[in-house]
Amino acid sequence: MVPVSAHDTDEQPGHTTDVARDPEVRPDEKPASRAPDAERRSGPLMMRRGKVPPTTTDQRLLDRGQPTDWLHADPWRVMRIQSEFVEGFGALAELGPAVSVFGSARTRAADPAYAMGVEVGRLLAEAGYAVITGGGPGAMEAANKGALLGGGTSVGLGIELPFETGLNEYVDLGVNFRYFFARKTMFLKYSHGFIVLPGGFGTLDELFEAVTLAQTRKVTQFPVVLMGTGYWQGLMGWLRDTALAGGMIGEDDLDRLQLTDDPGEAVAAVQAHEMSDAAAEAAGATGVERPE
Ligand SMILES: C/C(=C\CNc1ncnc2c1ncn2[C@@H]1O[C@H](COP(=O)(O)O)[C@@H](O)[C@H]1O)CO
Repeated sequence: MVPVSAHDTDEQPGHTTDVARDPEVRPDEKPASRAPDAERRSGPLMMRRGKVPPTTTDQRLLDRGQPTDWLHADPWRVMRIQSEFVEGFGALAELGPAVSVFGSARTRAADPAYAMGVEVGRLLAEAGYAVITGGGPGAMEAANKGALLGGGTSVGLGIELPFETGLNEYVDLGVNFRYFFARKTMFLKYSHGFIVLPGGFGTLDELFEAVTLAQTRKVTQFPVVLMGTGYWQGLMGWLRDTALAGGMIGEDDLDRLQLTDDPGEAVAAVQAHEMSDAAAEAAGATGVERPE
């Protein structure tokens, strides 16, 4: 008899036409042996006679002639997604206090927002924070450059895009992701605060992801500082006059966003928040976990 439980094995013992039904076994393969005394062990399984597959698991693993459609199937994608989390957690777990700086990939070096990004990166590094960016060009590059100038850890979480740009030259620790959602988890899990420079859809997406998780208390309350009053005032006005006035957000949601042009003030806001967190912890307040 063949045991019913088939955990941790890719053998398919439950079928009488098992050889043909095993997705790993090519239909043209003949059974290894149908001899009455044939027997195969595979992990916890024991197979005899017609249940013996024609090849071993190792042979199938090493066989170069197999079809490759599984490469594009969801179960395989799940493995790749899992590996992104494993690599990301492995690379960042011991980073120490870090702040994410978001901002446009299109900011040019001559733009005042670029200089602001460099200064913010530098001051964060000098204050002991690792600087995490998307690792791309523009504002991301500026913040990474500043982190390097300030003698801090300069991290880039890159993303595979159709128009490949690669990690900017100021990234010292880079992790490249295929999936936006895995990458976003890293920003949120390892950041003690967010500083947001002028940006487009990507920046807005990252900003509102952070704010939503704070609003729904999925993460510890962290500071979100918008840098560039001229750039953000329109959005802030709309949030206040339309979203808040319409009851779609609360006063405290709006208060979560701080606005400044001064890099020193932005970094001080992160530090002040850390200190109030530490004081609350000392007083025994229970925080909300960062995302697992
Ligand atoms: C557009 C160009 C390159 C894009 N390369 C990027 N590399 C890494 N991260 C990126 C890139 N583009 C967007 N991001 C992420 O979104 C935010 C910026 O998006 P925005 O729409 O430009 O505001 C940024 O924080 C990244 O995390 C070639 O110029």
